[in-house]
Amino acid sequence: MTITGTGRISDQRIDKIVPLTTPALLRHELPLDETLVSAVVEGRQAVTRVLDRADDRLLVVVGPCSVHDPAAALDYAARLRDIAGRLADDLLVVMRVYFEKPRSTVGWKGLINDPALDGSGDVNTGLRTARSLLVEVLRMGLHVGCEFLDPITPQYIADTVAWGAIGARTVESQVHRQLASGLSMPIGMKNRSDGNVATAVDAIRAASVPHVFPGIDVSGAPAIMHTRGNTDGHVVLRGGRGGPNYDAAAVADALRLLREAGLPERLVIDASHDNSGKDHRRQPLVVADVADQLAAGQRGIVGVMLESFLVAGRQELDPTRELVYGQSVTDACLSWDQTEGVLTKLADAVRARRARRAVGQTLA
Ligand SMILES: O=C[C@H](O)[C@H](O)COP(=O)(O)O
Ligand SMILES: C=C(OP(=O)(O)O)C(=O)O
Repeated sequence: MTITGTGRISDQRIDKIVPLTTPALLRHELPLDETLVSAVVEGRQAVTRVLDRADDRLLVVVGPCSVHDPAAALDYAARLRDIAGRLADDLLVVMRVYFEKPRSTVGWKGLINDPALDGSGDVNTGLRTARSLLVEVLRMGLHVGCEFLDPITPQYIADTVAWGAIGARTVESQVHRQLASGLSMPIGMKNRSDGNVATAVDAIRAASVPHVFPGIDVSGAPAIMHTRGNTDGHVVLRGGRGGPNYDAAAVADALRLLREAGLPERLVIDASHDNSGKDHRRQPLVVADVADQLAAGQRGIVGVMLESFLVAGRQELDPTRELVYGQSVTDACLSWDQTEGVLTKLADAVRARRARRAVGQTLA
């Protein structure tokens, strides 16, 4: 549609505008039944209880860096569901089902933006594929975690999500803090990509209060959103350009920043990204250090994030070659076997922390 008289001054750099399906239509096509609604509510409540330390388990957000092949993601989900069940006394597992990739410069922006992986940008198919996969993963009995990058997409998928993230590149953005203030699930705020943690603490404070801002409603119409504020914010330490921030000293620094801001002293450690230098082989080393901190009684660490898929490492998106099934096309991931080992180690550490606390309580 052209507004009369604006032909030479508007849309000078827009190539084409394609209609987008509405959130209401997509949610009508791919609804959550009552069982799934209850599962999402229970998932969010379970995450909140871990964050509040009313539950002494460890939240583990684990899964591929990005979903590019729904079949492989479901294959992964089936394995994760089994081990999540086996370790459920110690770990609250949430599957990373990430569809939106923030890029440092340019690169594939994720399955919602480009489901065909070829730059054709069929967002309608991307949203449908993403929601359909989310519903399947919920049906399998797993909780789901996503990063929210585009301020419009939550209306299409957020009803399925138990844990959300605001990423390192957007944690300073007012738009994303406002968005977080209205999201229905707990939100992890990553430290900034240069390593600054204070910005994530600021983000938690900003998102915890009500905001008013323009958005879209479920019918897709422009709407003024009046949010209530999200009090389930927490920091995610992911390292930064200067190096990692998962060790005991970095954890103590981050907890101090939270304390000084009058916020709950709790955080999640991302074993990937700049905590591993994006080398998947370093994630188990990060986990070993975190496990030692847990076993030593550190209660400020309430969760861990892992990037893991079926096959170790990563591959380039190369249209001339067939992709390796179950291997990341964004950041390098742990293999399935490595993931099992790492999850078992974390469960052991949680048991050690629990035992230590029980002894402390007995002595007291
Ligand atoms: O998690 C994935 C990546 O780290 C993030 O999308 C940034 O990737 P890039 O620096 O390769 O663009
Ligand atoms: C992009 C991600 O992380 P970060 O924002 O920490 O780079 C991610 O977890 O996929």
